[in-house]
Amino acid sequence: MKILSKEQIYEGDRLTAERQNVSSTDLMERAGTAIFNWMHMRMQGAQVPIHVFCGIGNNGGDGLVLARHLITHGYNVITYIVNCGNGRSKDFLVNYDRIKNVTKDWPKLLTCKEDFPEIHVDDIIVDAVFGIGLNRAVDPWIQELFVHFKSTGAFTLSIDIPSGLYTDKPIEPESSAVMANYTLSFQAPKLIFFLPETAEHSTQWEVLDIGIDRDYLMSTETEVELISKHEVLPFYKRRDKFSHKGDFGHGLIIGGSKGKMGAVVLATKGMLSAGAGLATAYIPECGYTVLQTAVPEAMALTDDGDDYIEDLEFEFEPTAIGIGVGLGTDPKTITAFEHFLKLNKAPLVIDADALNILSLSKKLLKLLPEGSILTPHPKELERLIGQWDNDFEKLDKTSEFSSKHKVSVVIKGANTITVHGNKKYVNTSGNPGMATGGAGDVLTGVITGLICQGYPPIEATLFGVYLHGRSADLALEDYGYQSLLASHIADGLGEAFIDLFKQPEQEQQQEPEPEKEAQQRRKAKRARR
Ligand SMILES: NC(=O)C1=CN([C@@H]2O[C@H](COP(=O)(O)OP(=O)(O)OC[C@H]3O[C@@H](n4cnc5c(N)ncnc54)[C@H](O)[C@@H]3O)[C@@H](O)[C@H]2O)[C@@H](O)CC1
Ligand SMILES: [K+]
Repeated sequence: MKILSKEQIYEGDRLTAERQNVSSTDLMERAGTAIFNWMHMRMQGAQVPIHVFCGIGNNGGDGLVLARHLITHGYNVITYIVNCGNGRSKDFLVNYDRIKNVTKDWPKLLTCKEDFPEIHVDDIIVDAVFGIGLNRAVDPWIQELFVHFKSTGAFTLSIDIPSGLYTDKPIEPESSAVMANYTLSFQAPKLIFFLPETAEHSTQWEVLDIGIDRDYLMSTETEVELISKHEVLPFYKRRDKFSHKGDFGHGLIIGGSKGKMGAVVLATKGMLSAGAGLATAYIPECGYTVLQTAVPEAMALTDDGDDYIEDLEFEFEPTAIGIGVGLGTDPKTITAFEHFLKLNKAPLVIDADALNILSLSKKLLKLLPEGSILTPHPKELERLIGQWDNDFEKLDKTSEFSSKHKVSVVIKGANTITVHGNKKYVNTSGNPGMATGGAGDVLTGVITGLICQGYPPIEATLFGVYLHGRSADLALEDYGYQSLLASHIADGLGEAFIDLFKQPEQEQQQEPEPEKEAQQRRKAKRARR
């Protein structure tokens, strides 16, 4: 799913009005009605007080449309205008008139703190103060209003985005934006729903279709894309009946040092589970028995070094190489790594200590083959690209790094983001159970295993990141967040592949709720027994 920029959203609105021969007021009517339908379906006329706070732009206009429909359907509605300036938008004014036609309780004007209404914890707040048009710091009294929302403990539903958040830059201070319980966003989710600094403002979200022109949505190239089953399914390569292991590549995992051999075991398992035809692990001597015992399907090549890799020489041409897991940063390993990079021709997936070595010796970046995949967690990323002040700067710097060195960078974390030049791909699978040692090693193996089978590196990465997270989501059913281990992710990869062809994608994108999903699956499983 595409994540449009603010400018693209405005352009989509404009083109839709033009091509469908509707006015912007009609579009606002659609938007407000979509929100109303969503609420009406869930509330079924319940008389809970609903406080609708409207700004004076089009987001406020959406709020007025919603309030009008709620009123005409007999809901208990109190409407407020957060009077934050003079520039009332045309469609706001149209709907300001329309609401006055359906009720004698005209919207209450709020201009300062003293006007704040009392809100009970069981009431509902609808936040239609600012949408994507926020273009300057929020007035202190309105910031206080947002704090007031939160202090009431009432359920807060934000329209389009939580008010006070910019779509393309950070906010300061944090309290200047609404903390929504739920956000109903028009047509496409916003990038801020996925970034660590802003995601908590909209923990749950959903996209409502307001009929933006299909051609425009299809043909518009966006900088950011959301990756879910729908996006990765077309990557899937079917297996021919007469295929043999030679068709699926020979992957090599290079890594390991004394006490860190498990990392290689996990990566090798991940690579095999992703479908590599043959797997070899290149490890220091001390890892030989560990590897051969833990992964009987894999071959082992040992380095001359006992406890860590010192030479890094082998005599076959792997289809793809995953390097760095458990590698260590001994000076001899660093020299061997440099030597290896000078000779290597295979596509690379670079992780963990191989990334740390690159950070220590940045000149080595020049030796990376074009299209290499780097899979840093945030600390490793910081060593590579330097510090950042906020999530937007982090993405910009990573894009710059990616373009400069012609590599793709997988920023691991909740909503892993793969940066490929100017493009950013936000993954939707995965859960906090993955915050466990070794999960990243498995990912390195999975991506390497997919490249082995002929997936272009960027597709292998997006697909691998998705499958890895999905495997962890499915494993929650048996292990929950706390007991999920990296090896469960490798073991469950098959289920993630099978799951690609199960149940159609949900119509509306929603923040995945793996714990809830796992509960439902557990229930279904019990019922089957
Ligand atoms: N453009 C369209 O046709 C549609 C727009 N929609 C809604 O319109 C929203 C965007 O509307 P707008 O562009 O009017 O902008 P908003 O309503 O998001 O922005 C607030 C308005 O207040 C002003 N403003 C910005 N920052 C401010 C601040 N800190 N303090 C006080 N005033 C400030 C802006 O100049 C703008 O006029 C979307 O988020 C969505 O909710 C929907 O109705 C769907 C159709
Ligand atoms: K809003």
